[in-house]
Amino acid sequence: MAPSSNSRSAGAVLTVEQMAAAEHAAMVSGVSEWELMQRAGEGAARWVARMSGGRTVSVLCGPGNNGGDGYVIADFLYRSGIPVSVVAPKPPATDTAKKARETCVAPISSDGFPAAEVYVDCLFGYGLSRQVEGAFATLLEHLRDTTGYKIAIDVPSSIASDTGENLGPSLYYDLTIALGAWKRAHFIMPAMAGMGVKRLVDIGLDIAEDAPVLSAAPQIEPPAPDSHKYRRGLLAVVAGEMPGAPLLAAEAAMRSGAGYVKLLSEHSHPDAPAELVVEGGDLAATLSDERIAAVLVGPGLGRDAKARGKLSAALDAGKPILFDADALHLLDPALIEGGDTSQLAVTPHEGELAQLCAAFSIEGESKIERARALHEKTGITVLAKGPDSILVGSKGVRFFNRGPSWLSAAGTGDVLAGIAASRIAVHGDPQRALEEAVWLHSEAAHIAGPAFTAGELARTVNQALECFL
Ligand SMILES: NC(=O)C1=CN([C@@H]2O[C@H](COP(=O)(O)OP(=O)(O)OC[C@H]3O[C@@H](n4cnc5c(N)ncnc54)[C@H](OP(=O)(O)O)[C@@H]3O)[C@@H](O)[C@H]2O)[C@@H](O)CC1
Ligand SMILES: Nc1ncnc2c1ncn2[C@@H]1O[C@H](COP(=O)(O)OP(=O)(O)O)[C@@H](O)[C@H]1O
Ligand SMILES: [K+]
Repeated sequence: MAPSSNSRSAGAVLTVEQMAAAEHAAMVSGVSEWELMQRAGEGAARWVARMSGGRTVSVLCGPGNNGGDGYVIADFLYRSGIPVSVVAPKPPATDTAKKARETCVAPISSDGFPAAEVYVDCLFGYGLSRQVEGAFATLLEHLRDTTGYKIAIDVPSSIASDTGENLGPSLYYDLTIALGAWKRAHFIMPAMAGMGVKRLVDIGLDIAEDAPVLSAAPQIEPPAPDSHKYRRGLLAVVAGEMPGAPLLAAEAAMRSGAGYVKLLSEHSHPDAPAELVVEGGDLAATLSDERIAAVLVGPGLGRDAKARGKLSAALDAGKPILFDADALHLLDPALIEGGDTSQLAVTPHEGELAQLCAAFSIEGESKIERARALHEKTGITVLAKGPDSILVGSKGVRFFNRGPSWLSAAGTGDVLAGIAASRIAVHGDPQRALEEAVWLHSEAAHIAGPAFTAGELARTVNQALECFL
């Protein structure tokens, strides 16, 4: 019953089509659908047993294989001596689910909503194809209104797996147990916000290595014993019209690993910390310093002709560049033409992504499609940030767990940009840097506690670094 040892499903985030293909491949290789359902159901049942701790359990079963999993779970719990019953408004429609129901020894009813302390939702999984109505909707409304502990099996039953769209009563779960691989909905807003703690049950699927994956915590190297400030990375932050944003970014960058951070500005910055070198003069000449390992341009830049000139100067320097904020409103195909875009990265929020897509004539139905198309068309590494950040670069697509919602404060994007640019200055790999930045930003927010300011967040990043050393 144990999954095969060559399972490569850990971390993959799949569409329904990819999931069905992986299951089909397993069956072609000789593992029956029944066997897969046993692995999925038993794996999930072990979690349910652990979480229920002897409390009464009710399993809601739908007509497809998600319902089939439900019968396997109920059977396992019943045989383990846990008080469990099943509600199934409709009989199973697939052969495998029928077999699961036939072998289930737990009591089954077709109507009502039994009082229980723990509820396991197996009405629909990734096969949900339309609005949930009738008896199924009524069950989900009851579930929404109970105070019991709620567990979703594979995906919550009113959530469309690929889009995260809500196709029925919207409710919050305490635990969501994904089967075989993560689905996109697990990491897309608003769906991911209602799933509670998420766990993955391995059922031994062999999944293509280039599939999108859930980002794993980075391992950050301390400076080498023979490091000096330049070898650790010199980051140039290009300032513009508004002084606050680049200062915030620089504050974060100084605490993210770069050995030296300079603010390139024609203004004086009396509020700048003593450790931050502020340098005026001709930007193109300053950026020609070969010791500069990376450039950050965009926070507080402005969007006028002068700002565009600075963007141009940064690009002409031929160094790795992170573009954020105002720079994302200025970037266009003409600016990057002929350059090495593999060293360029962007960190747009939804609005900035829309702006970039317009500038580069890109269409896409969802955030992931738009981010992927932007990367494919330009070669630029893209972090489409937000509560559900998605990173697309030459190493593929990365999804992330949600960071603290306290990050929804003005200036936190400048902090993220500072962290990411600092990491680029350290090792020169934009995708790795952006992935590290999302983790550091999120961890810094945990450390900063509630209602922090962007400045406080920036000054917490070095403590966050400690978690990844
Ligand atoms: N395949 C495998 O190897 C494994 C799969 N596994 C499990 O199977 C799940 C996927 O199973 P699935 O494809 O059978 O789909 P599922 O989510 O149960 O629902 C489809 C059923 O519901 C129906 N239906 C849809 N929408 C509806 C609506 N709004 N209102 C009413 N009915 C609606 C639809 O009927 P139809 O559209 O034909 O009318 C069909 O009968 C997956 O999430 C995982 O839990 C694991 O056991 C591991 C092995
Ligand atoms: N609700 C939220 N939950 C988690 N992270 C969030 C949330 N809202 C915003 N963030 C994060 O906070 C940052 C906000 O950046 P941005 O929108 O550029 O703000 P600003 O322009 O004010 O700096 C991004 O890194 C984003 O991922
Ligand atoms: K479900």
